[in-house]
Amino acid sequence: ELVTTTVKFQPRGERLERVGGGRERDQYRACLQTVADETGQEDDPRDQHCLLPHPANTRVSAGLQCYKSHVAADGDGSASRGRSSSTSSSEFSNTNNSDSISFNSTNSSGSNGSTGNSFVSSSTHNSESINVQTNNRPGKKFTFSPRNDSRKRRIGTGTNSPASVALTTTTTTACLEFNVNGKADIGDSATKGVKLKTNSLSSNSSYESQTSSNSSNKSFRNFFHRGSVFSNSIKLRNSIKKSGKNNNDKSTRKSTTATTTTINSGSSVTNSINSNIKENSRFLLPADSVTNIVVVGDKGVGKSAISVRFLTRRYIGEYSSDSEMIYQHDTTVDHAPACLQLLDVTTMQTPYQILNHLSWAHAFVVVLHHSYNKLLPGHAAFGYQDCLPSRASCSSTVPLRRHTTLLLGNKRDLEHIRRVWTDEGEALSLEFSCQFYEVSAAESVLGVHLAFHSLLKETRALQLIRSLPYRNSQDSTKGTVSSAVSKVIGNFFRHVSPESIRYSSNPYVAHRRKILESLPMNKTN
Ligand SMILES: Nc1nc2c(ncn2[C@@H]2O[C@H](COP(=O)(O)OP(=O)(O)OP(=O)(O)O)[C@@H](O)[C@H]2O)c(=O)[nH]1
Repeated sequence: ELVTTTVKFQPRGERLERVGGGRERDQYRACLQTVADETGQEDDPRDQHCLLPHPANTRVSAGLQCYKSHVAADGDGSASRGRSSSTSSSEFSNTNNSDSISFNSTNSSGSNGSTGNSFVSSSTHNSESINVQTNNRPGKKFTFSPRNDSRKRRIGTGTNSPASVALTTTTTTACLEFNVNGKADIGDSATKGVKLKTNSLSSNSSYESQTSSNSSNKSFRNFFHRGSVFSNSIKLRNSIKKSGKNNNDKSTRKSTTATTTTINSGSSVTNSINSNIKENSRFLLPADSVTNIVVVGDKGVGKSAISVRFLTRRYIGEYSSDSEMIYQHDTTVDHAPACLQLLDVTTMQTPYQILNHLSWAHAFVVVLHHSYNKLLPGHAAFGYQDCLPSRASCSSTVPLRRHTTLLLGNKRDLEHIRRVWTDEGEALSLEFSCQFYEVSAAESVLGVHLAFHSLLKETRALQLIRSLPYRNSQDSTKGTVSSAVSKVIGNFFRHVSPESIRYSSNPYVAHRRKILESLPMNKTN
């Protein structure tokens, strides 16, 4: 059986060389076929080649020495150079001076027909490293074309529909990992300081089996991220919906969490923020407190586009509708670090999921679409009414409300099909005491950023207030927002009577007493 997983790897634009022959001919045919596919050329079955380094390229590019060891799926293969390989595996590695690029390709089709091939690649270039893993079925192609320029790196597309793909790229200041099932579409990961990761559980066997069972009629579109100006680190988790199972299934969540890593980029900005924080720590939420935000809305209103725009500053047109995404994102709110988790839900939610979200979330972003005939009270239509605070619930006589809400009118750029006007949105937000913004995820990051940060400020203030000791009393005026706020303020600006200072044994008060007594006014007295 031929190895049909295909890789076209072109660091710094080198071309792949066709050399080889003999026993390896048949084994490497598929690789050449794919190259031929991509270049539009016919593969000549009589002229089978494997990939080996081209001496000239090695020097020029400082990066392409290609060792290939490969054994066909039938176990009748041999290693041509470099590393050993077991049956059903194929490996490419490129090393030159401090640069090294390596590919590992594993073909498991011999033993596991449903999974097909898997291809693993890793590349290290100076201080960078790139790892790629793909699992794709025979006959499909996968292209990986990194440019070894840390400022502009493009990772090509994999179009292996019933496949799973995992990419990992690491640089000294940047790190990204990418796992995608099905269509991988990765654009520029661009600037240094990129921190990104998405996981599609490709390492999770239960997930993989689920994928292979239903991926034939599904194409996942995933996305890639650029480092956010606003954040020091981004953690992303992508949990793909399991067919017939609850998305919030604990084990699914657990496995995604386990494969998630955080990438931090240390910077002077971070340090100065940190020192600020120390000084003002009593005004802040505990460092480990997370703000959970759920993004809800009707189908196609742009929930995913908005979420990704906020997290990555990028706009990507197409997303999978049937996957629920949880993103973890570190940002700063009022110069203090804030960790948030953003849940981009699918439109169809079971009551159980809705309840879960209501208990999990601190804030909701309700995305609306201006082209609707009627501006719905957002998630009310989907069972999220409880997170819409009515005016009454914000009065001072009821206990502190639990959620903050942001109404976000999206697709502002589609003015010509607008049917709901800004003042209607504002009226709705007044009715429900929410914030209201009109944005266009497609056109600009600014509006989205402002809206989210405004929500974050409000939410974290509420979280702070809620974290204060809460007095449970029959008196309905106690324990309200206003009493909690005045308590906070009172702590900072407490009036201290001269008597209490005079007779207090507190060292701090004693110090103040000394100062008071030393004042000329007191001396004359
Ligand atoms: N013109 C325009 N199109 C947008 C905007 N935001 C999103 N879209 C498009 O609207 C479509 C739906 O966007 P998604 O982000 O997938 O919407 P969603 O609410 O997550 O969709 P579901 O997951 O299916 O519920 C996509 O084709 C986007 O490109 C915007 O601001 N302007």
